[in-house]
Amino acid sequence: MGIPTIKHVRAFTLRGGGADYHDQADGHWIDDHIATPMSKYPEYRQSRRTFGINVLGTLVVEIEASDGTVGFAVTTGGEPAAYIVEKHLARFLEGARVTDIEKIWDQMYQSTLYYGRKGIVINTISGVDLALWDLLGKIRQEPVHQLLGGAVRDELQFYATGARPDLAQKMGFIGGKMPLHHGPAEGEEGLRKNLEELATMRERVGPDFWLMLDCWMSLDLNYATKLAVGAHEYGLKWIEEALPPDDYWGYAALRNNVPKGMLVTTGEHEATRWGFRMLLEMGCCDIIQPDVGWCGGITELVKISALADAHNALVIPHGSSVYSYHFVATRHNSPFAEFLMMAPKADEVVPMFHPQLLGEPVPVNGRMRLSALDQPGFGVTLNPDCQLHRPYNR
Ligand SMILES: C[C@H](O)[C@H](O)CC(=O)C(=O)O
Ligand SMILES: [Mg+2]
Repeated sequence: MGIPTIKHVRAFTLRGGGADYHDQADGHWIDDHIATPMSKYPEYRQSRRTFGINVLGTLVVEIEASDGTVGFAVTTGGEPAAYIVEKHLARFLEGARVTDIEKIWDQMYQSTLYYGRKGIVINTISGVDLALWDLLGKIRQEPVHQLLGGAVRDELQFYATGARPDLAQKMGFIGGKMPLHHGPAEGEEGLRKNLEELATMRERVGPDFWLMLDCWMSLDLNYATKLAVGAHEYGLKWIEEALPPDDYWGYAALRNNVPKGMLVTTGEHEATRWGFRMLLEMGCCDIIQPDVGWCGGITELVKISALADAHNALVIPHGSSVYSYHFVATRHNSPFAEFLMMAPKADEVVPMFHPQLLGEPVPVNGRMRLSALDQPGFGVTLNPDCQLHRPYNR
């Protein structure tokens, strides 16, 4: 029997959490006065949704093969991404063999260079790429981690991101990453409050539990340096995404400025091997954090990861649920993974892309057995209760 070909590509949008994990209702820790590049405007300081952090929503890409098998993936991108899939990228898939993943990636990337390279276009390419891997896994009846060359460990270990590292510790995670709440516009008082929050959390979790701060691109070099120096006495393990993603020079300087032993991490808003090459060659960070749904998908992440390995940098993907789990299982330089606490009070473990996927595994005692990832493809299905909308039906 020949290799199946791709018959049809469809793009849908979906609201309410899931792959656009900032698309949450009122009262969620993820939208509670978190420092951002927009915090200098007081009217956009309290809620990230006020400046439009959830404006895109989720993109669902579905790819149907000639043998009737359907692969799919979700990422952030919503309606503009659906337009790009249906009006532009679908032409490179329909009629191609399901194994043509490398060629399709190249055609998607090269053909969008004149308006793409990063941001929503790469999110979209990532979504298509992940759906292709899901399809291939389903056709071959193998989980994606096996298609990638096989797992290097039987169990994944997780740190938790959320407002309550103290609760994450009780749930068995190896560390807790908190959002930074006050940016430079809130002055010395804000800096003091940031350090007090860290000190309180250190008090609660004891000396050995990892504590990290996620600054979501909100700081400048001077503030980030002061924060890192002040946080050292509370054993801050890493300072994350302190500066805007384009400030490679600032990151290189920050890495020199932080106290010895403290790590600098970034990359969740970086994309492709070329973006990560800048971070790695300029010595910007110790850990890169590509988001599998935003950096170019699995096809590109394999290349990014090899580059990082040669620079002695760890690859700890940002969020991205099953797409990250299947990848992390296969890499020596990804010794642990992130789990984003999506419960509104960060007080229980719920699937990261809840409610959009069914069969989405979660860590138990901060760990996940490889056997939780043994279903074909990425091992998840779309929740039929979620309302799909196809804005650019062909
Ligand atoms: C908590 C952060 O502001 C953001 O919402 C998530 C993130 O950057 C991360 O998980 O890393
Ligand atoms: Mg982050």
